[in-house]
Formats: sequence, C-alpha cells, structure tokens
Amino acid sequence: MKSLGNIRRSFAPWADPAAKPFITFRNVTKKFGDFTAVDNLTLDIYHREFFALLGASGCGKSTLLRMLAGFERPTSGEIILDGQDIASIPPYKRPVNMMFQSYALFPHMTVESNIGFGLRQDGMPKNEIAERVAQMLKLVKLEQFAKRKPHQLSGGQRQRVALARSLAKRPKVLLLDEPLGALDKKLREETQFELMDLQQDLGLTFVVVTHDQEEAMTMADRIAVMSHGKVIQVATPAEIYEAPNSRFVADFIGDVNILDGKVSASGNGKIELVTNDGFTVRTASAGAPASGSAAGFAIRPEKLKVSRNAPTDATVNAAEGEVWDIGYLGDMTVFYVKLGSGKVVKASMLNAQREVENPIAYDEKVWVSFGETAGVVLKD
Ligand SMILES: Nc1ncnc2c1ncn2[C@@H]1O[C@H](COP(=O)(O)OP(=O)(O)OP(=O)(O)O)[C@@H](O)[C@H]1O
Repeated sequence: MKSLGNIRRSFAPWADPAAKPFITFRNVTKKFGDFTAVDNLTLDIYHREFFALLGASGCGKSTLLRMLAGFERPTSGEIILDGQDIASIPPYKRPVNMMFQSYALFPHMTVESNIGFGLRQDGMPKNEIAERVAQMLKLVKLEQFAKRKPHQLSGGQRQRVALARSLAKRPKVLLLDEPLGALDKKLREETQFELMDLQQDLGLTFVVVTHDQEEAMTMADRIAVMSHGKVIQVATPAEIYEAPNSRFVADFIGDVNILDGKVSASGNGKIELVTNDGFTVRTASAGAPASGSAAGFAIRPEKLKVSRNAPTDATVNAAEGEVWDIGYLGDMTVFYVKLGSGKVVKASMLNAQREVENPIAYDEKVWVSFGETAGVVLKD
C-alpha cells in the first residue's frame, strides 16, 4: 500500500474546472435491436484516474467498456479519448487495452510468450520484445515464472500474467472487466492493492467494471453507479456511501435504513421530517425539499446508536423501540430494533471492549438515536 499517501488524497481533477477530461462519453446510446443497453449517457474520466463502473448484472457496464475498447460501436453519441473522437479508430489502433475476466491466456505458450504476444503481432523487433517482456515480468513480480505454462501457475499468478500482457503494449488506458473475478476472497483483496500500486506507478488511467461494491470502494478514485443503461451517480467512494443522491444508490451501496415520511419544516439548511412511523427526524439537508413534500431519510446502521437510557443531548434524534433480534458478529453486534410503529431498523455497534457485562438483550426496551448529520434526505 506504499503509494496510498497524501498524493492520492489530493488527486481530484474532476473538482478542478480547468482540468480537461481524458475520456468523454457524450450522449452515448447503444441499442441491440430495440433494446437500449446504454441510454444517452454522458460521463467524464480523467487522466490517471482509477475509475469504476458499478452496477447490477445487465445494467450496461460491459457494453460501455466494449465501446471504449472499440468492440462495439455506439448507436449514437460520441466517445472522445485524449481530445480525439475515436468512433472511426479500429480497436487495435486505440491507445486502449482490455483485460478480460477469463484472462484468455494461451495454454500452450509460456508466461513470457503470452506477455509478448501482442508485441509480436505488432512486428516489434525481437530484442525490444525481450526487453519489454523482462520489464513486465519484473513489474508483476513473475521473473522466476517466465518459462512456465499457465496451468503451472496459481490463479493469482495467471491474473498477473494477463495484467502484464495487457500492459505490455503500454496502453494509455487499461480497461478491466471484472479483473479479480476468478480469485478467492483473500487473494482478491491482496491483488486489489497490487493493482492500485501498479496503476499509480505507471501513471495510467484504469477503467474497471465490477459488480463487487467493496472492490470498487477499495480501489477507485471515483465510482459511477449504473442502472438500466444510465449513470445514477458519479462520485468518490465516500460520497457515494455518505451522500447518496437517490434511493437507488443508498440502497445499492452498503446497508441502509430508509424511513419514509413528509417534510414538516424546512429552512436554513435544516429540515424536520415526520416519518410514517411517527418518528420526528431533525436533520441537516442542503437544498432541502419544501415543507409538505414527501421525502425519505436514509441512515446507515453504524450511525444508529442503541442505548438503554434516553439520550440527554437535545440535538440528538431518538425513538423508543424494542430489541427484535441480535446478531453477534464478534467485532460488532447488529441490533434489529422494532420501533413503536412496527418498523424494524438495523443498528450495528462496534464491540470495542472485550468484556461486556450485562449486554443489551432480546425484547429489551431501548432507545435508538443519531445526530443531526448522521443521515441524508432523499428527495425522490
Ligand atoms: N450483443 C448483444 N446483443 C443483444 N443484447 C446484448 C448484447 N450485448 C449485451 N446485450 C444486453 O445489453 C444489456 C447490458 O449488457 P452488459 O453486458 O453491458 O451488462 P453488464 O452490466 O456488464 O452485466 P454483467 O455484470 O452481467 O456483465 C444486457 O441486458 C445484455 O443482455
């Protein structure tokens, strides 16, 4: 994790009005017959960004990637790469390379000939190929495996060969379609950090497709959450999680409690919402909806506190309930608390102390509370 320092924290070209996007999808639509896989989508991706496309199966993320790679043509709209409309450029001439989920290594070729394959296709001189392949082997730490065949490697090593092969031609953009899909959980997690290091060391732009939200949250500078061929929100992982722009995103990413209700007072960046459960929620909300309008309130389980006594702080929102279910997970305990109305909310609390004397138990009367900035108002 060497490169995840301050440099990365200040990397935010999307927030700089003077920064020019490296890749732009402008009003891109892709139809298969009368089915719309990508729907009038506009999106900017910046140079050196690690960008993730996240969404449920069939939402159009691979189609978007394949259009960038040149395997599919948009039905309408433009794709601009480094200032150039790439519609008429064939895949092999684009400064883009794609790494597939299946890796597609040639089984009869050694690791080094797999890595050098694209370079031989391009007619690169032999000595240069050898030099480049050696560089790539070093990069992915597979020098001692150069002469092996793919079946003599572990899943993680095969993944690194595929990565080396897609990087060998030095593309400006690497597209990765579920790159870690074939790895087990532990190896996946390790490889996520390797990928991030590699991307930073090489100064490349990565666009990765995944349906694994944890993976997207870990690796990406920004995430585009997609649904039915549209981008619903593009933001940093923290913004996506803490400030989802819609019910869809709040629900799609992580665990969430959504309380529906009506705005009873609104102004000065704050609103009061009476939920259908009869719970009055006072919360900060920029661009708050008007009094009388319907709204939802989304709050993550870890932002809810469960206690025996009513909180005394007047700025805190609190409601009484009864412990309906408890899940003890070791590091944390998950409480399902049934509010007066019958609505069950989920609260997760870290078990920071090892011994808990007299822990909160089933059927106990408890208070659920949270602060003014703990959740977000959903206007849709
Ligand atoms: N060549 C094709 N012909 C017809 N329909 C297609 C074609 N390719 C993709 N589709 C459809 O377009 C939609 C989007 O497909 P796409 O592969 O982009 O989804 P995805 O979000 O990548 O899903 P997954 O995570 O399952 O790969 C799907 O409903 C799919 O069936």
